[in-house]
Amino acid sequence: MSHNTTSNTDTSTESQPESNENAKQDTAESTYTTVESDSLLKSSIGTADHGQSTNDTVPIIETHDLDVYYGDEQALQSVEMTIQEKRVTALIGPSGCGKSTFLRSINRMNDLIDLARVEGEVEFQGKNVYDENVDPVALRRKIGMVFQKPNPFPKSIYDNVAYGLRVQGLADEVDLDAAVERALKNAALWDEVADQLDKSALELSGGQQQRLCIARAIATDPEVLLMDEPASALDPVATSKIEDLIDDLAEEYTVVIVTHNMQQAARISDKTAVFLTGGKLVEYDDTSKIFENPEHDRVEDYITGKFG
Ligand SMILES: Nc1ncnc2c1ncn2[C@@H]1O[C@H](COP(=O)(O)OP(=O)(O)OP(=O)(O)O)[C@@H](O)[C@H]1O
Repeated sequence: MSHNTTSNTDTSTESQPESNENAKQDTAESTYTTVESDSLLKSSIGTADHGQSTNDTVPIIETHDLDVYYGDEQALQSVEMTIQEKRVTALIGPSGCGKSTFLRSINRMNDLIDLARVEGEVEFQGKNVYDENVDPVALRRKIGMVFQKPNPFPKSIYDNVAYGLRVQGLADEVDLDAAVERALKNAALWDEVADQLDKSALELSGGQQQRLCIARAIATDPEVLLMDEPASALDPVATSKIEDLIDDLAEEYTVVIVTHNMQQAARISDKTAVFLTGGKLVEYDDTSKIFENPEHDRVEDYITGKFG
């Protein structure tokens, strides 16, 4: 994919190993029924070239009438959105329009915010993630998350990547070594750290730490990667590496990225969703359409920098 852009969430909950929750993994895996191909709607939507033809896109996430409230304040209003598998979907819009809230509602990170209340549905592979029998911790293994500020654990590079695998029960050293190497290669970090896997992750540069967090997220083989402004704390060179990496990751994963940087959205995404004030999804289309010929005047005004 090659088009031609970049806030923050509370990362504190993410920086802690989730040992008690991770113990539920086995049970949780079974909460996901095997996805029957029939249950996935075929769609002709699509423009991009992330390894599929334009007519061969498959929905992986669908939201229906999604409302999110923080106390009395409504942050998302009736969002209907279908996210295609193995595509990069960018979420853009002015500060406070609900982009991060939307992202967090996909893998139930909003559950960790006391004030947050979610109504409506988020279907992942045809199953509502808010159903009672869905284990949110297992869900977050299938739908991993990367934050604005890199948040490696204060452990070695190797142990950061191996963490989730060990929690899942992988103990064999040869298998672990192979899985760590594969994740670091897929995160475009292996060449830089292969001979220093025992070094503390905190000694890496910011850009390397972010790629390590991506390696940690993909080590457990998720389906979807949610990224909340993953490059906004990085310098241009590190940003460019992350953008190239996102492009590669979309061959294998579905990527949903929040960015304030419209050039970045235009460069890396296949689809773009524009949220505007009040938590409304105003326009959602192929990225080229959004940036070249949007339907709504307000979207055009936002894209051209008239507000936001
Ligand atoms: N933890 C929270 N508690 C209370 N209100 C919140 C919380 N998180 C977000 N909000 C409110 O919900 C609305 C949407 O916020 P959100 O962070 O999702 O927007 P955003 O588009 O991602 O903004 P930004 O681009 O500035 O990060 C805002 O009015 C915000 O103040």
